[in-house]
Amino acid sequence: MVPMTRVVAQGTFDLLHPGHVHYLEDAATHGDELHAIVARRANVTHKPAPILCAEQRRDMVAALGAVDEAHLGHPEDVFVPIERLDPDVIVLGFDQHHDEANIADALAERGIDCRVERASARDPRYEDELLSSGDIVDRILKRRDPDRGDGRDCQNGDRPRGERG
Ligand SMILES: Cc1cc2nc3c(=O)[nH]c(=O)nc-3n(C[C@H](O)[C@H](O)[C@H](O)COP(=O)(O)O)c2cc1C
Ligand SMILES: Nc1ncnc2c1ncn2[C@@H]1O[C@H](COP(=O)(O)OP(=O)(O)OP(=O)(O)O)[C@@H](O)[C@H]1O
Repeated sequence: MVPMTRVVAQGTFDLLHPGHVHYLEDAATHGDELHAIVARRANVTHKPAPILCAEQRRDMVAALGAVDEAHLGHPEDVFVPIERLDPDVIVLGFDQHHDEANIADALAERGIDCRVERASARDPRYEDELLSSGDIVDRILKRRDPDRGDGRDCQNGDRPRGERG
């Protein structure tokens, strides 16, 4: 009986987009079972806090076909879920701000035998595609609050609120 290879992927996953789907589908190819860890708002300090609560972000990630199980991250110690899940592979996102060697060292210190790999990037396929949660928020602000910008996104003919085609 060949043992199952357990994979872990992680992220904020605020407003989901095709880049997240690509990342998780890529991560799933690294083994047999994909577990996704969803970051707690308090641990997202390298960019603006997510809009959605962790439970909602976890539920959306759990609904993706590539994901076998999604987990709320630990509030204080990011290695608590790792020690519980005991993965064979941790797959970092293509631009995730973690250093593979640092994570590998931290795993070794904890006696966790787990490879650290990195997923590929998904490039935009459509002229108007947004592959960033932050960019999606920015577009919402611009469209909903025209004073923040021209309120018009002529790339795909969208009209500012209030105008009907
Ligand atoms: C191996 C690993 C485990 C993590 N575990 C947690 C955790 O338990 N709780 C948490 O809030 N964040 C955890 N994180 C951090 C976030 O998932 C994520 O890396 C951080 O928010 C940056 O991701 P992003 O900018 O790609 O969204 C972990 C990160 C890694 C690499
Ligand atoms: N276009 C993409 N291609 C591949 N992976 C992606 C893409 N966009 C995001 N990811 C990956 O998804 C994971 C979670 O990303 P995160 O939740 O930070 O979303 P994000 O859209 O990158 O956020 P933001 O752009 O607002 O910082 C990260 O590991 C990231 O590398």
